[in-house]
Amino acid sequence: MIVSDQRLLFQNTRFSTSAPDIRHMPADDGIEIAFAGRSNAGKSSALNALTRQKRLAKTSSTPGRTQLINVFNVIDDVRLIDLPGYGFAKVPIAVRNKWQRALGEYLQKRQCLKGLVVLMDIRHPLKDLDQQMVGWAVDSGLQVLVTLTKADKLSQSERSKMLKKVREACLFYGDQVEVITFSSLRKFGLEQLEETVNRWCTTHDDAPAEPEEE
Ligand SMILES: Nc1nc2c(ncn2[C@@H]2O[C@H](COP(=O)(O)OP(=O)(O)OP(=O)(O)O)[C@@H](O)[C@H]2O)c(=O)[nH]1
Ligand SMILES: [Mg+2]
Repeated sequence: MIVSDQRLLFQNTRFSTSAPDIRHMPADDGIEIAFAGRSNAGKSSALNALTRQKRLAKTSSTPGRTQLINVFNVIDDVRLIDLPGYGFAKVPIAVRNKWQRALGEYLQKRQCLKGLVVLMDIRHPLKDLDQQMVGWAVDSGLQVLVTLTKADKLSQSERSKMLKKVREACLFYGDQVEVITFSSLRKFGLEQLEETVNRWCTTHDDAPAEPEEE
């Protein structure tokens, strides 16, 4: 096990580096948990809510704000990754292609990536690219937390309805995928996000060794 089973202190998280691609990232060891989702879904805001820091990750009302792979250290061996958003049409095509390549490469090649928080605006969840992202992550053996953001924009009953609908759609993926509602603004779902990321970071390599073949 890399981390002891004590709770991680996410408020101690510090910025490490911004990388255009995986070659510029820290060594591929320890554990990484990445935040992925469409542009403007609320990835950087969720990371700030989790770490209880207002401006750790840069947020913006202009989609496409996060253009690099931003790396944050929780402790030495555990990193949170704020990824560039996907699916934003207004960025010049050459720039978009470059980000998407860097994103795809990160997701496919990064051995230390253990879990993916896939953030979706609760008003527009499960777009094609979101479904591709979740499906791909499940196929790659990652744990996924579908996080329905900006839940403060809906009434309690609309939130419950949407949560039920997305949970039903995700049953298909089995128990690798959990779904929560979330609001960075009102801190809905923060405990669940924290509990899940903490669990992903602390239970790896913990299984008893397989008995050796006779
Ligand atoms: N009402 C509300 N607005 C939110 C919430 N989370 C984020 N926002 C707003 O949504 C916008 C985008 O938030 P970001 O956190 O920058 O989104 P992002 O997914 O990191 O965006 P990119 O980096 O461009 O991909 C900002 O104007 C935020 O203030 C939320 O929980 N509730
Ligand atoms: Mg961002």
